[in-house]
Amino acid sequence: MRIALFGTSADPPTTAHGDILQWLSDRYDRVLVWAADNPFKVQQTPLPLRQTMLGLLVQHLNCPNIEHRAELSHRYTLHSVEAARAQWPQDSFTLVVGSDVLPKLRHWYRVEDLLRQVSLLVLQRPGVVIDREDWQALQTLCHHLELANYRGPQVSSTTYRQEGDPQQLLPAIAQYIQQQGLYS
Ligand SMILES: Nc1ncnc2c1ncn2[C@@H]1O[C@H](COP(=O)(O)OP(=O)(O)OP(=O)(O)O)[C@@H](O)[C@H]1O
Ligand SMILES: O=C(O)c1ccc[n+]([C@@H]2O[C@H](COP(=O)([O-])O)[C@@H](O)[C@H]2O)c1
Repeated sequence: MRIALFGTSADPPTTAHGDILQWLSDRYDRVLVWAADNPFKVQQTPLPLRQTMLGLLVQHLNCPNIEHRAELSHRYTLHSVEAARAQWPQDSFTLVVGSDVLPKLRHWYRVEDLLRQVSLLVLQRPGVVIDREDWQALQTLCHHLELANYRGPQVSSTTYRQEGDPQQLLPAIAQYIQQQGLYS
């Protein structure tokens, strides 16, 4: 079984996260998604609220092979991957990241150990040019590295936090944000 792993800050989850999950669900047997703290980011919304929002997104997508797996949440992706491998030891795993993550990826916790255990799939992000040196450095670390034939929409959690455009979110998530008084 081919399993895609997608960790996100989900602060908040946007229509881009939904688009990515749907795209992955057409190409992998299972797509496991979780919300986690990002050790490079400060002042994130409390994790339980982000997990609730991600749950709303996954529920809305209603795809049997997209699973919200909160038990995989960890600030270090190595631990998320090891937890997934322990649960499904027979399966092969692809870690999915957007191209904006590449400059920092080689500074992730025990990145060599991480990239030994997964294939890495990179999604192109509008406005992000992949640096040749970042790519070459990753090639030496990854046993399988692939640039996806996919370009995400021009949507980001940061833009939502700064501009508050509800069009970038699922209505149920916009409503939850309003109820909880988040990002105001
Ligand atoms: N529009 C997009 N296109 C391609 N990849 C994306 C897009 N949005 C998010 N991703 C990728 O999905 C993963 C989770 O993204 P994340 O939750 O940080 O969203 P974000 O919009 O980048 O948030 P922020 O703006 O707060 O950094 C990351 O690997 C990121 O690169
Ligand atoms: O393992 C690390 O060192 C590491 C460093 C930065 C980010 N991550 C993870 O990467 C995922 C995506 O983070 P983000 O903020 O880009 O959505 C999320 O699961 C984070 O926990 C993990």
